[in-house]
Order: sequence, then C-alpha cells, then structure tokens
Amino acid sequence: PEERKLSGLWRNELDSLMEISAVRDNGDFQGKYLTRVTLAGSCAHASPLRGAQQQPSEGGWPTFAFTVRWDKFSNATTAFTGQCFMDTGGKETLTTMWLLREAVGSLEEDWKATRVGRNVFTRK
Ligand SMILES: CC(=O)N1C(=O)N[C@@H]2[C@H](CCCCC(=O)O)SC[C@@H]21
Repeated sequence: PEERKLSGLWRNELDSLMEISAVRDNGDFQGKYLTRVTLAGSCAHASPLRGAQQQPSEGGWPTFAFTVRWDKFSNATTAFTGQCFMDTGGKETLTTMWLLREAVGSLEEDWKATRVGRNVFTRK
C-alpha cells in the first residue's frame, strides 16, 4: 500500500500545531508540539514528542501513540493515542484521545492529577 505515514504538519481544533518528522521503518517517529493553550497563562512553547505508528501490511489506516513532554511549561506529560483516517475526498484526519498527567504535590492529590480528552488533527 502507498506510504500511510504520519510525517508532516498537523493542526487540531484548538489551532495547536504538531510537526511529525520522518517515520522510521519500524514506525517510530519524533517531532514537536506547539500548543496554543496555556493553562497558567504562560506563553506558547514547542514541546518534544515521541511516538510510534503501525504500518499494517494489509493496508488499512494505521493506529499510533505518542507522548508530549511539556518541558517548558511544568512537570506534565500527555499520552495521545489514535488512528489515521482518510475521507472520500482524500482528506486525512487523526482522531485521538489523550491523558494529561500534571504533577501534584502529594499522593493524597493523585486523584485529580489526570485529565482525559479528545483531539482531531487535519493536515496543515
Ligand atoms: C502548564 C502546563 O503544563 N501546560 C500548559 O499550560 N499547556 C500545556 C498543555 C496544553 C495542551 C492543550 C491541548 C492542545 O494544545 O492541543 S497541558 C500541559 C501544558
């Protein structure tokens, strides 16, 4: 099947940008996530991301997962997982769900440390 790879520039519904660099033969990739959303009013930074995608030999749309380390923001990390789809017009979308883990000061606060959400990305 033609290369169904995630490399390139993507934008989500919050207008955040994700740049995925070359996808290796084993599906590994890395890139940068430029969020437009800052929880504590800090300015936007590019955060490193690493992940891996499937490359199904029988065709079909690959699933993937990646993590973003929000290193210039705070001690937080997000794990995204999802699948790439193409609509009849040839437009690719990445539908994802994510878990955002923020650092909390004590085990007693652990209950409130993880958020879940959805993001849809289309090529920029
Ligand atoms: C304070 C802090 O850690 N962060 C902050 O203020 N913004 C980033 C992330 C924003 C993700 C929004 C979703 C998107 O852009 O698609 S949540 C953790 C990090």
